Amino acid sequence: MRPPVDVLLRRLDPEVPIPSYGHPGDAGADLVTTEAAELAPGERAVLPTGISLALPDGYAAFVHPRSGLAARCGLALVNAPGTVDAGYRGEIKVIVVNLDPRETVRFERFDRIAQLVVQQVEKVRFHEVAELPGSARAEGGFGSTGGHAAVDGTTGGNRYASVVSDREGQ
Ligand SMILES: O=c1ccn([C@H]2C[C@H](O)[C@@H](COP(=O)(O)OP(=O)(O)OP(=O)(O)O)O2)c(=O)[nH]1
Ligand SMILES: [Mg+2]
Repeated sequence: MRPPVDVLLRRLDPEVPIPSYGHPGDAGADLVTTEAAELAPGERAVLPTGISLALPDGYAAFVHPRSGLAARCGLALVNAPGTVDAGYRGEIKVIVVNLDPRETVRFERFDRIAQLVVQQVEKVRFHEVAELPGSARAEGGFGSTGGHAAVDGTTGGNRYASVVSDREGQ
C-alpha cells in the first residue's frame, strides 16, 4: 500500500473526532455532524462537520454518501459528490436530503453522515477546435447502449423497459 498523503486539519469543535477510515483499504473517511438534526420526508439540511482542511495543491476532497444510510433511511446528498477545493479553508458541510416518503431521519451529535474521499485531480487547459477527433462512441449517450429503464411509460426499446411493461401487465 502507498504511504498516506499528509493533510492539515483544523478542528472547529474541540470534541469532534478526526475523520477515520473504517478499514485499511477504505477509500472514504467518515465525517460526522456536530449538530443533532431531524429531517422530515423530503426535507434537506446543511450539516456542519466541525472540520476544515488545507488539501495539498493538486488534490480535492469529495463528500460522498454513506451507502448504509442511503439503503436504510433514504438519505442522499443533494450535490453528491460534494467537491471540496484545495484552496477551501472553511468548514466542510454536508448537504443532506431525506428521500424517504414516510420516515423522519434523526441524527445525534457526532453521528457519521457522509464520507470524504481525497483524490488527486488534474487541471486541464482547454483548446478550442472546430472539429473533435472521431471515436467509437461518437455522440451516442444517455442510454445509447441500451439497458435503461422506461421513463413516463415510454419504452426505451431495450430489455429493462420490456421487463417493466411485463410487470405492469400482470
Ligand atoms: O458538499 C460540499 C461541497 C462544497 N463544500 C465547500 C468546499 C468547496 O470548495 C466550496 C464550494 O463548493 P462548490 O464549488 O461545489 O460550490 P459553488 O456553489 O460553486 O460555490 P463557489 O462559488 O464558492 O465555488 O464549498 C462543502 O463544504 N461541502
Ligand atoms: Mg464552485
